[in-house]
Amino acid sequence: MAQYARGSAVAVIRLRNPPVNALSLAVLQTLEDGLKKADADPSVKAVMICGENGKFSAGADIRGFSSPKRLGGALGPIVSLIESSEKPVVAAIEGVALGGGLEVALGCHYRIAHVKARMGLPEVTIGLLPGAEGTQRLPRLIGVPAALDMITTGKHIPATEALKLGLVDEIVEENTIEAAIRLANKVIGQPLGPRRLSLKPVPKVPNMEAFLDEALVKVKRQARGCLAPELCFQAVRAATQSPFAEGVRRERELFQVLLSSGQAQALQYAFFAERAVRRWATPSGASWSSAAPQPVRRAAVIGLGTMGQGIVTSLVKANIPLVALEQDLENLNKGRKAVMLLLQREAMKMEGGAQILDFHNPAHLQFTVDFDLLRDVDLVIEAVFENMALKKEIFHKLSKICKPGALLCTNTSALNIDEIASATNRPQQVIGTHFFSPAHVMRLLEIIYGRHTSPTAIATAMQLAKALKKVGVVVGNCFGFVGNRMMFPYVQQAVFLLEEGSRPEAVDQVLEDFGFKIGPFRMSDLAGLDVGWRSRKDQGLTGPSLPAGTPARQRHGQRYSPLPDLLCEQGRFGQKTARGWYLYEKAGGRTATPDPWLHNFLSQYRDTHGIQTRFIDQEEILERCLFSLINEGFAILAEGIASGPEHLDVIYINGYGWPEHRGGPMFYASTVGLPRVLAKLQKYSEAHPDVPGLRPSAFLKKLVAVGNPPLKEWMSYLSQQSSKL
Ligand SMILES: CCCCCCCCCCCCC[C@H](O)CC(=O)SCCNC(=O)CCNC(=O)[C@H](O)C(C)(C)COP(=O)(O)OP(=O)(O)OC[C@H]1O[C@@H](n2cnc3c(N)ncnc32)[C@H](O)[C@@H]1OP(=O)(O)O
Ligand SMILES: NC(=O)c1ccc[n+]([C@@H]2O[C@H](COP(=O)([O-])OP(=O)(O)OC[C@H]3O[C@@H](n4cnc5c(N)ncnc54)[C@H](O)[C@@H]3O)[C@@H](O)[C@H]2O)c1
Repeated sequence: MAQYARGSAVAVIRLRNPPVNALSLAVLQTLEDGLKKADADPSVKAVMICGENGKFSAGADIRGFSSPKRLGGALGPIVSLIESSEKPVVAAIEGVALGGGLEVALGCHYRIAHVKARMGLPEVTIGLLPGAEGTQRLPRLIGVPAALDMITTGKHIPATEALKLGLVDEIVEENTIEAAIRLANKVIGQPLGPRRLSLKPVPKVPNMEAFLDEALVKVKRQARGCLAPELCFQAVRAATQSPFAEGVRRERELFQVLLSSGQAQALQYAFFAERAVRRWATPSGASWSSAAPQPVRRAAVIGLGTMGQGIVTSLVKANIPLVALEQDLENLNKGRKAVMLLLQREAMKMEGGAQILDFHNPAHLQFTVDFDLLRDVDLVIEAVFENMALKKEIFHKLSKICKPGALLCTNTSALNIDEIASATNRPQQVIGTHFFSPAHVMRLLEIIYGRHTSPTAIATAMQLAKALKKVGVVVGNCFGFVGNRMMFPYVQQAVFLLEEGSRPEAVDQVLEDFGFKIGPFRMSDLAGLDVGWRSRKDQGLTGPSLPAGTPARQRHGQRYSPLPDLLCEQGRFGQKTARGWYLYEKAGGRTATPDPWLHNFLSQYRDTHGIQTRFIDQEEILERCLFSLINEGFAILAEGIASGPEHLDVIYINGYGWPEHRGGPMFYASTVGLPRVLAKLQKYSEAHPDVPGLRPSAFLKKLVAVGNPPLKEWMSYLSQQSSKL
């Protein structure tokens, strides 16, 4: 609701819809009523619009887009109504003014903001464009380049930047509402024409067409198949080409296209999924609502390799004092140098930089090889080599040294949390915190509870994720947890496709066209082929422990491809050795070129193993890779490893480069239709009976049998007993 109050010459309209004052139909109705009342009341000389509880408004109520006609009809005309008022209207912006919230403020004649407020038009991030005339007013106010940047990226800008851009007239450090009322009183009687943005011309840019052409190329490159950025661009371009009313018509048309595109639905699903996973629960009944986190005043990171360096950087950025520990001085110095470099780069990106991060102060960041310095930390994150014996040795040591309440976290990618916990005297305080590389950049934190992990430990890890500005997703303990477990069949299919006739560049192209940031082979070259090789050797799948006489392409009666092992045996570890699935310009190079050596190697391999080369089309590549990954997702749900499909989707979007506009793998499956996913898996499974990853999961079959219910109902078809946890 909005609330109307009139105590003086300035009427106050307060947008009120906790927690973020989203503009629902009810809010819009009272806003409209308030404006009309103020207009009709001769004692009212000016109007001030503000929000409730220190927030202006987060924009249109996203849940209302399921009834677009009613919402769509309402907001644009109300913004026009504000602008056309004969009495000055001032927006008092506190907290956030986003999307439709900022569009309301743009309709006002004056905008005053608190110094800590943030503003933006983030519609593009939920698959839309600003649909309440924002694409036409913003360029008129701050110019085309700045408006285009804000609208096509959806970024939030701080009030200080908004002031520099001319988006707000004033910023204040004290009471914004009082300042806005003062401003409203001051401007009573002043001409409003120059304050009406719809009447202003769009400021000229030298060679506008060339500027726009170049901007479009950039927008398209960054969009990777997502429609909204390009349509946002088109709406802004309309502002440069047509009068205001015409531009508004174009904006509405484009908004309608996006609303019915399916991508908007996927992105809005992803928005709410990310928030839903914060309300974690485990099959044993522990949950976010009853568990309280412990404070983390001081932390420690063990191992300063690839992951440890990023984790330390993340903790420093979150202002958590910490100790960083290595096994010896040589590795410590190497790690320290790398961490300092990362922190310097991060500081350069931040306003206030190095002073804010304060990483030169040993009270904030201390490097050591001495485990004794870990006595008083509240939380330890272990990031040493992926080796069970080493991890157990470290955890045993930690349980002897660390204070009783300290939480012991492991960054293992796949190992058994319970086995690691068994080396300690406090298994209830052992938990997996699986960061993704680069750890200071990637948003995902997979949080893995073991058999004995306490609800407090889970709550503390979730709180840590929040402090690090990451998305924490709580999952159960199994080999590879959720993300990597679903990744195994996907990568396996990609390699099988090479055996059967495809090439790395063909497979990568199909998956990158689908929207993945990077295809499986380029990803494998980036991560290093040796990582998986070591793990397969540890599992006895290759290397000296492989029993003599094991068939080259079979393990435990299932199909196995030795191709990645053979590449490693040739010293082809990917980017680090300048050779892997592709060729690179130098060791550590980033430019992947298809490698004739590899093509030749693949043909010889097929000849050796009597594999008939066949042409594999894009559809088969996509379906075998994606549907096997999705199939594993259904198995994970059935086992109770994750509490819902949203968890899997949030993991894939934030940790594995899954295109957000496709909503995550499980949402994607729901859009393809489960009967189709099942039919395809059945077809591929019949063709490859020795590949368990293609055998449809029982849960998928059940969902199809009960009539392909909507995603939000899937979990209701699982019986309690099916959970293996
Ligand atoms: C026939 C005619 C048709 C023609 C059509 C033509 C024209 C149509 C015109 C339509 C009008 C368009 C208007 C406008 O341009 C469109 C919009 O405004 S879309 C919304 C844009 N805003 C956003 O995307 C902001 C989203 N929110 C956030 O980024 C964050 O929530 C936040 C505001 C920065 C706050 O962050 P936090 O403090 O971390 O808090 P949470 O994120 O956890 O949020 C708390 C709680 O609030 C819920 N929520 C947040 N924003 C919204 C919202 N806009 N609508 C609904 N709900 C929202 C969030 O989900 C949390 O709740 P929970 O999920 O946990 O229950
Ligand atoms: N690299 C990735 O992409 C990635 C992603 C997620 C998780 N992980 C996991 O993170 C962990 C670390 O991986 P990484 O890639 O950073 O490895 P890495 O080889 O780059 O670094 C490991 C570091 O641990 C140090 N170390 C070894 N023994 C130690 C000891 N006893 N005490 C202190 N330090 C010791 C080593 O000196 C080395 O610097 C592994 O469990 C891995 O599976 C890796």
